[in-house]
Amino acid sequence: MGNARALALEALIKVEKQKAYSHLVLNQLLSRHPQLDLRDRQLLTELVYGTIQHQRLLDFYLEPFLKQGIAKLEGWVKQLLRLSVYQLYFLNRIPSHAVVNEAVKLAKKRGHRGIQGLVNGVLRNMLRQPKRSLDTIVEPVERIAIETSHPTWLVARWVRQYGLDTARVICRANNERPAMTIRVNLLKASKQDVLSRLTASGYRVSETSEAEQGLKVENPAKLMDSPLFKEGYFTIQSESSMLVAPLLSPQPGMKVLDLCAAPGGKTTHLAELMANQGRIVANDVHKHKLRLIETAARRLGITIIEVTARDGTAVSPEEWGTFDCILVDAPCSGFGVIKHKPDLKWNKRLEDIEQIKELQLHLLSNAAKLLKSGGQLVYSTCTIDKEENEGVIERFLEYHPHFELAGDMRQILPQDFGSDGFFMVKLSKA
Ligand SMILES: C[S@@+](CC[C@H](N)C(=O)[O-])C[C@H]1O[C@@H](n2cnc3c(N)ncnc32)[C@H](O)[C@@H]1O
Repeated sequence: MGNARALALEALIKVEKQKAYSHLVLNQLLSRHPQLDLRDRQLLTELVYGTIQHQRLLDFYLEPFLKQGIAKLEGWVKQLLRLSVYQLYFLNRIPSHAVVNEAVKLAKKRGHRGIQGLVNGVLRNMLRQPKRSLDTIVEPVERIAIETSHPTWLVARWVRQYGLDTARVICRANNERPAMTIRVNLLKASKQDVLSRLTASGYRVSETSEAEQGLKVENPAKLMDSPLFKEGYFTIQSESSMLVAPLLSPQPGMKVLDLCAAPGGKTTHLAELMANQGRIVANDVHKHKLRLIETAARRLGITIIEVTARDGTAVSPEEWGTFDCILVDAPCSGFGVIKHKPDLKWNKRLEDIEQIKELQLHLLSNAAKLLKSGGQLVYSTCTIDKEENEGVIERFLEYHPHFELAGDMRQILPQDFGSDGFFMVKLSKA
C-alpha cells in the first residue's frame, strides 16, 4: 500500500508540473511496476484520479490549516497534502492514522524535517476539526465550482451555455466513475457470442443501452490480457464514441476518409460496418500515432485501411471530390471526457478553445472539398462546448451553402447514460 501512495505522489507531481495526461502517466507507472498486485494497482489508480478530480475541494479543506496559503507550498508538498486529504475524506476504508503515518514517511523521504512537521501538523489538526462547510459559499457558480472541483471560468461558461441546473449536473457527472465498455467486432462474432464467452471467463457483462455493438463490463481487470481481446473479438471504446461511425453509415465497397483517425477507434468501427469491403484512408497529422491504427486493424482482422500522415487542413486538388463519405472526428478541448481525463479541467485554457475551433472549421472546410457531390460527412467531437460544436457547424454551413444538415445535431452530456459527453452531426453535400 505504501508503494501505491509513493507512486501516486510521483504521478500527481508529474501531471501538474509537465501538464501531462493523467491516464498516460498512470499507464506508464503501472507498466514500469509489474510487481504491484491488483489491489495496489487499483489503489494507485483511485488515488491519482480521485486527487486530481477533487483537487479544488481538497484545497478548500486544506486552506484554513495553511498559514501561508496553498499556493506558497512547494509543488510536491501540495500534492502530498491533497493526496492525504483525499484519503481522509473520500476513502473511508483507509484508517486515518495510516494515512498520516504514510504521508509523514513520504515527506521524510523527499524533504527536510520542517516539512515533515508541517505535513504531520496539518493533517493531525484537520482530523481534530469537523470538515469545513461549503455553506458559506453563496454565489451559485462558485459553489458548484468548489463543490465539484472545476475552475470557475469553466463552470461559468457551461452555465451560460446550458443554464445553472444542467451545468451543475454536468459537473457532478464529471466526477463519476466511467463505465468500461467494449465494441464487439462483428467481423469475428456476434454480440451474444462474445457476451457468453466473456461471462464464461468470469466477467460481469451486459448490453449497452445506446450502442448497437456495445457491451458493458463491470469487472474489467485484465480484460486486455484475455485471449478474446488478443484475437480481435472486441475493441475497448466508450459507448458515446460507438455512436459516431454508425451515424455516417458507410456501405461495403465505398471509398471513405477518416481525416483525424488516430488511434483508430472509429476507423476500425467504420471498417467493421463496411464488412471489411471497400477502402478507408485513415489520416492523422501525427505520423507516430498511425502505428496504433495499423496494430488495431491487424488484431481485428481488418485489411481495407491504408494510413496517411498529412495535415488535414491541407488538401491536394487531385483528391477533391473523390470520397463517398468522410469522418471528421476533430481534435477538441475534450471537455466531454473529464471522467476519463480529469487533468483536462486544470490544464486547458480559454485560449485553447479559441484556437481549436478555428482548426475544427478549417478541417471541416477541407473535408468539404474532398467529398463527392451527394456524399455524406460526419463531424464529431468529445467536448460539450457549444462553440466547438453547434458554433463550428453554424459557421461551416454559412460558408458552404451547398451543404445541409442530414438530421439533428446531437449533443450527449456526461450524465445522459453514464458515458462521455460527445457531439455528432451528419451533413450532406448537394
Ligand atoms: C479526437 S482524436 C481522433 C480519435 C480517433 N478518431 C478515434 O476514434 O480513435 C483527434 C486526432 O486529430 C489529430 N489531428 C490534430 N490536428 C490534425 C490535423 N491538422 N490534421 C489531421 N489530424 C489532426 C490528432 O493527432 C488526434 O489523433
